[in-house]
Amino acid sequence: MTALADHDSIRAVQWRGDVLRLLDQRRLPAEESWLECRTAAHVRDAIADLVVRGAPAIGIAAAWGVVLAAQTGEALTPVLEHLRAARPTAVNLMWALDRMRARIEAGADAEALQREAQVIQDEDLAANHRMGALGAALIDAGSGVLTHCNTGSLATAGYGTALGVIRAGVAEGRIERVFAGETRPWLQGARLTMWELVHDGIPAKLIADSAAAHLMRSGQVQWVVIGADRIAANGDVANKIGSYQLAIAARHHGVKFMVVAPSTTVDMATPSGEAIEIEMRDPNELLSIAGVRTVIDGASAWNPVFDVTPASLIDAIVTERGVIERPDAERMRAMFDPS
Ligand SMILES: CSC[C@H]1O[C@H](OP(=O)(O)O)[C@H](O)[C@@H]1O
Repeated sequence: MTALADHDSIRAVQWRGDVLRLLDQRRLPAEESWLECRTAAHVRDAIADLVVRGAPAIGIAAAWGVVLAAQTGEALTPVLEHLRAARPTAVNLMWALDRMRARIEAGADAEALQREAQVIQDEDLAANHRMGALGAALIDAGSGVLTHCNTGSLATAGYGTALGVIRAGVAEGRIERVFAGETRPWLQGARLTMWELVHDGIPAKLIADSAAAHLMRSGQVQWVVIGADRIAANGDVANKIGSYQLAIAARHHGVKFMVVAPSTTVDMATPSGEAIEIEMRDPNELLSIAGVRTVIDGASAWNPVFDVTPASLIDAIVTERGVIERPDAERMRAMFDPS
């Protein structure tokens, strides 16, 4: 398979000097519509409501939210706290805001903060291309891969993390079969990853989340390749709900398990996955699809939207700094905290 389109043409987060344009991911693939944020509060709401989502993308959007506040002379400390509280699991949000806070405390004005936000965005794009090459190199020619949720241009500054590895692996002729899990309940895989893959001309098959173990047993996939929202100091990984059971099934079937994330997703201050806060979202996201209720009135639901995969079930963590095979606390420290 050869990719036909320009991978970098999808830009979900667009800075326009005094307004942040966000591709409204709640409406894809049916509608490509844009939300214009002119205040930090608009950006905070867009992150909380999943207009923009994906760990790196929400950090980048929050950084631009700080710029909007600085341009209008808002008090920045409450703005930082308001943006930080938008979603709890993806550490990229906190990392980006800490980086902006450091610049504010160093006396940066709106112009300097705008330059910082642009650097954060540009660094993420560069990291994605480097991770694409590093991750693809782990995949033998003729392989099939399964991915989960959306980790592409919609979730990052462009190109993607796990989906970047898939783009690179297809372009290099290493990956012959691509499967994407629908990713209930928000359907990031069905609605977003398939949209990106069709946009790029990369043939892929959507599967029901419940078909994943059967697919692995069929021998059509050699790798599961996913993103991350927070990687703890011992290599445990918080990612979209359903990742953990993919890792269990993959280990059972001898399928390798790769996590792809920029170093801005690594949180060496969090010792293990047990300490990662898992976002709980509105149960109604489970009780209806596309606004159509699918469950009898009076029913309730439990809707954690992330889970934790222990490092012991992960074969490789790929970041722009390099690959950690069979991650553990010592190997994480060697790469991220060598002091
Ligand atoms: C490169 S995106 C990382 C991560 O973010 C997604 O979560 P959400 O769609 O709720 O923001 C998913 O867990 C991806 O793997």
